[in-house]
Amino acid sequence: MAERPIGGFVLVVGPSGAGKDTVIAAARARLAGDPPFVFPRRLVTRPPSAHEDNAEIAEADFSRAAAAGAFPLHWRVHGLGYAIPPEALEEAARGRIVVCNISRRVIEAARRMLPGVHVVAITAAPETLAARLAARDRPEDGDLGARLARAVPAEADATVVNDSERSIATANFVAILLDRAGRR
Ligand SMILES: Nc1ncnc2c1ncn2[C@@H]1O[C@H](COP(=O)(O)OP(=O)(O)OP(=O)(O)O)[C@@H](O)[C@H]1O
Ligand SMILES: O=P(O)(O)OC[C@H]1O[C@H](OP(=O)(O)O)[C@H](O)[C@@H]1O
Repeated sequence: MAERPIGGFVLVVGPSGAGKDTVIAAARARLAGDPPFVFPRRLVTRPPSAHEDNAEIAEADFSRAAAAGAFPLHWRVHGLGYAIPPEALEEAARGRIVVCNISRRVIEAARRMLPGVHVVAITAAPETLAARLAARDRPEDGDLGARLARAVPAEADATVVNDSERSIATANFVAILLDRAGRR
């Protein structure tokens, strides 16, 4: 009998500036064209930018869809709405590994509502976070002090320390993804 594919979600969490988007983007480039892995565009109530190629959703549409239970997972933080798109759930059901960045506040909900959840925390020292956010200089970030002050407990299944070269954190994260796909 053929083995069932092991689909599920690898959800990336961590404080602002830890490098979640950076590590996900590098892994995506590394795994381009590798069939088990999907990197969905999140739905966010802000336009896409050089930092994230998200799909933009209007605030009213976000509220309506959230109330109707149309998102596999959604959350609000920094005055914005974020959601995992419905197609991501279909991809996981087809046996693919869906890789996405979420809020630390919805880890428990994700474990309840999504199949095959594996949470990966990206970390860096507090002074590194502060230096990175200052250098990133993203206008929509608002008050950097408030971003840095968001200390949210995060129960993760694995941790990737992103305190040195990006390539090291990327290699560690890619190893986790390959492992989830049964490729190690
Ligand atoms: N290993 C690294 N060395 C140097 N700079 C890094 C490293 N990793 C990420 N950065 C830089 O730090 C900044 C923050 O990274 P990134 O935007 O990926 O963080 P994030 O965790 O997604 O933050 P947020 O939650 O605010 O979106 C970016 O400008 C990025 O280029
Ligand atoms: O873990 P906490 O701090 O709750 O939230 C993390 C959320 O904030 C960040 O937003 P942005 O992409 O910087 O706007 C992440 O993408 C994630 O959605």
